[in-house]
Amino acid sequence: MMQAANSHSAVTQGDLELLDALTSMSTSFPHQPSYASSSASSSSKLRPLSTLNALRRPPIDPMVLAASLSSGPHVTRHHFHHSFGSHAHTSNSQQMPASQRKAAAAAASAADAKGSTSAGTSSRAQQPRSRRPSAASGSYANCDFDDFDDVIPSRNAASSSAIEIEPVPEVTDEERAYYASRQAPRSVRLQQQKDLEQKRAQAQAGATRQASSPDVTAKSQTQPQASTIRASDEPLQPSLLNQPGNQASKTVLVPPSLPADKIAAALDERKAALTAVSAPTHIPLTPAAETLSYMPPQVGTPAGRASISSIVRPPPVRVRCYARTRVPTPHGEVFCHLYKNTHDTKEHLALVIDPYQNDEGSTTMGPDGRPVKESDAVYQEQALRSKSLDEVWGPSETDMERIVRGAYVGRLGPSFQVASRPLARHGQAGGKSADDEIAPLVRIHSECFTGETIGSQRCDCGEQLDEAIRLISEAYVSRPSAQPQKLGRGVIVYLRQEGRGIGLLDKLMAYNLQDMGHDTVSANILLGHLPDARKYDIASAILRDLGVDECRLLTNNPEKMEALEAEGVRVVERVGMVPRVWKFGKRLRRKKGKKRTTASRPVKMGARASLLRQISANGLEGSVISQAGTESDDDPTSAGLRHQGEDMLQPHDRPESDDEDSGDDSDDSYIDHVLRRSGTTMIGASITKGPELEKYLRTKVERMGHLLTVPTEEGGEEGKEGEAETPVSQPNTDDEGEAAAV
Ligand SMILES: Nc1nc2c(ncn2[C@@H]2O[C@H](COP(=O)(O)OP(=O)(O)OP(=O)(O)O)[C@@H](O)[C@H]2O)c(=O)[nH]1
Repeated sequence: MMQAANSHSAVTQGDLELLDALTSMSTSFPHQPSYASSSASSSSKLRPLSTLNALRRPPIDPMVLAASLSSGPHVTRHHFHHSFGSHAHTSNSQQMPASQRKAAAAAASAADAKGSTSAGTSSRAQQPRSRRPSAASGSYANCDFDDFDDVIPSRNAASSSAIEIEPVPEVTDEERAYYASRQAPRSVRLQQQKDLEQKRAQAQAGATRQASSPDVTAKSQTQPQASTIRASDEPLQPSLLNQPGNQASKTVLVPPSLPADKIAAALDERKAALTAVSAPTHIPLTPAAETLSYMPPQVGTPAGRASISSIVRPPPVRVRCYARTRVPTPHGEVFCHLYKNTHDTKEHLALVIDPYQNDEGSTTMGPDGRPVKESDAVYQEQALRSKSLDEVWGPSETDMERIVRGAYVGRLGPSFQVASRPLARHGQAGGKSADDEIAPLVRIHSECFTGETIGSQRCDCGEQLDEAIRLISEAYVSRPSAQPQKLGRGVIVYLRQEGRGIGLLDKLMAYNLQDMGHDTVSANILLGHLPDARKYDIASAILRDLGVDECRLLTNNPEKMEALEAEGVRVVERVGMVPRVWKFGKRLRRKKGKKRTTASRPVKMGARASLLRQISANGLEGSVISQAGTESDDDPTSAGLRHQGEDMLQPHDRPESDDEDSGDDSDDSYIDHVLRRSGTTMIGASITKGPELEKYLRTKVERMGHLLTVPTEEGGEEGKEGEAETPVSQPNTDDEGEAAAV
């Protein structure tokens, strides 16, 4: 404390403010009045005040501050941007102030001299001990280095003479952890700032002088365009320009009065800075700089609208679709759109299922040399196309560049490559949809590495993604007033917010807590998170970019509906997302006996070969579970089996006769794998089930307010979901053919 007191001067106003902020966390922070007050007024109806306060983050992490203060007197409140590291990480001695360099050099030579005279003493005494090795490394670790030595001369003297120090294992400077600061001492920063301001003032004065001289006036008249070029010292607004990959396009306006040579210098400076931008972030097809500043206003969050998903409200999010491509899936064709945005650096996706974009007429040319499709009224009104993708990104962008990033019409082929034009309705604010148009079916899906890749049964995410693509792709019976039959049409917004927004690392830790007895909600809380930390503002912006102002939302989660509504996307109907195991559980149990006789009996070679033949004989149509229509499709097991088998077997793997495959046990285990029902969460697969999944699903209903009915022991789950929820309609209408859903 003494040292700390000595290294700091008197208590400043900043100290008092800091103390105030740290001790008044339950109320709003003084420098966040607008966020705090607006969010409190708009969201208090939706969340209790305690939740709002919990969501509010302190501007300075008290833990970081405490760690910095406890680390020693040389770390002041101005210098908490320090971190531990090895010498290898900092070697720029230019960063060290001269006084420190001198002190470090003196310390080193003193240590050398001492080492040469005290041979035979302890190994530690022989070792040139740099008390703070970072000083020698050239980092800013010891900003108060000189003061520090002044403060503790007696301790230095004592350690060098009388006190016997226990020998400790030798640790080299390279191995030793030390403080490395990425921040210059305050005095240096203030000086730099002062220098910069002086430079600016001088430049301005020079510019005014030159501007008044007649020859410069003439020069500037011959170069009017120079005034709209760019400079480097103006602060950038948060925009797509700040996203990785876009840095190369950063542009800032130059004051019109700046002479041409200064502009050239600014451009050179900018160019040099850009070459330093790391290569992996560069995207060759990045939009031209001039057009990046553009972003259609309706893509962003409606100004002034309160969002329940963001308590401390950042500037409205803006999104841009960077690429679109066709992906064939077991459920049909999907257009995968990649989006970037102004709020995070993640690449969020939109999977668009849209029959109007990919049908028979997609490659027919009209007399005007444009695809017939383009003049189709239904296409113009209903095609789910990205406005930001279809825009021309700059005067120099070629049609081929546009086509490669996905801005094409119809189905791309070797001889059919037509760049798209923005839809007429894209130019209108809130385009009018046809009267009988049914709002597209939309699913907001959050990334789940474990569920989607390794078939985790801790959750139903893999199955949900599959089910969502299936439901959206299916033809469905529409409202009575509308056309009787429609093709599946909708969007899955795939958000990269793993583990309900807490990230994969914390989700994995949450799983460990769950193994110790917690459920998914309490595990999140123990790790310092909300039960659900997700946001839906980016999803809404993506939907709006695709022209989806209203939708039927596939979810059981009331928060998702509220969030979309708050962000300006109207939810006209909720469509339940029922876990397959709850939806088809009864039927599954009925079939269980049959299944057991097949699965538990050792598979005989002959049976196996016939099974494989059966698998190989089925065509693609039959393999797609959602489109299955035969009697055996009532049983999700056989549907899944057939599909999986087809996926995994290569023609050359298929046995010609029963005799050929005798004696190969590994093949039997493969068939056992094919026959297994649960855990098959890959796209186009079957039901996910298991005790941990059951616990997870029940937690969502019982503790997170998801709108589902938990099935009873008697198996009364079927039909109940529809009764419990209004309005709910499954686009594939369960009554007509539940079996087709698995
Ligand atoms: N934190 C945490 N996240 C989980 C856990 N299990 C799954 N998740 C994540 O939860 C997300 C899915 O959220 P859910 O609450 O299951 O479903 P939902 O999307 O909110 O609701 P629906 O729209 O009705 O499906 C995915 O991002 C998963 O990675 C868990 O135990 N802890």
